[in-house]
Amino acid sequence: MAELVFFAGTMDSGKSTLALQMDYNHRRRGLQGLIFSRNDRAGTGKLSSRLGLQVSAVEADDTTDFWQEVVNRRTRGERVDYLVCDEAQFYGAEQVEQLARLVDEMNLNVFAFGITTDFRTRLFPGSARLVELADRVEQLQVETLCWCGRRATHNARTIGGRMVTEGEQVVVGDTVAEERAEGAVGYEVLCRRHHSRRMTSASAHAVELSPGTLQLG
Ligand SMILES: Nc1ncnc2c1ncn2[C@@H]1O[C@H](COP(=O)(O)OP(=O)(O)O)[C@@H](O)[C@H]1O
Ligand SMILES: Cc1cn([C@H]2C[C@H](O)[C@@H](COP(=O)(O)O)O2)c(=O)[nH]c1=O
Repeated sequence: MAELVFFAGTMDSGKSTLALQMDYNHRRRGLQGLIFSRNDRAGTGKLSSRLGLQVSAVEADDTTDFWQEVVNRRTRGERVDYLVCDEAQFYGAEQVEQLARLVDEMNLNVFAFGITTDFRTRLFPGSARLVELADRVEQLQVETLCWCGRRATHNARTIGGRMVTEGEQVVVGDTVAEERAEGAVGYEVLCRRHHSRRMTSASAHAVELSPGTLQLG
């Protein structure tokens, strides 16, 4: 029985790595899938993992109709046995409905990967619809950690290491500070407590360094 599965996790929790592994394992068994992504950090038409693997993907945008994509390919004689859909938080609600229809009417497995909430802790439209429609929502098993050692559950947007709470919902960026230009938007995963206190590793470090400051932990 085909399924729509939503693999959800914070940024940097291994979603793209798992997406590549799922594709690999299915291909090894002679199946042929289609890989979609949207706004991958590595560029248009890419699915990339921080572990260094990268493959070509079909770039989804607002005009993509997943149902039609599969119909067109099958009409041309292409085999499509499953879909891998990365950065699914950026998909529209209707597009997620198309994915569910592919599962139910064409018996395709659809594996979707994404972060559930944005830098303001609000659900992304694609993730909200996936939570509503998926047969299963799987939390990534690799736990990401807040600087305090607790499990990271939230994604903070940072500029110069400081958490920001204003801005567009979608700004492509990375959690790896070393590769970021000064002043560029970055991200850091935090536990809820430190997200609500707007306390990133940089601001915690600054508090630690200033003598006489009350520790907030
Ligand atoms: N140098 C490294 N050595 C070992 N594991 C790494 C390294 N760099 C990244 N990773 C692993 O890759 C994960 C991020 O994978 P990725 O698929 O890019 O995440 P996501 O798509 O969820 O943002 C990290 O949580 C970590 O487990
Ligand atoms: C929290 C948050 C993230 N994004 C962007 C930043 C990255 O480009 C992707 C997430 O990619 P990953 O593979 O899960 O690391 O989403 C955003 O646009 N808005 C946000 O609020």
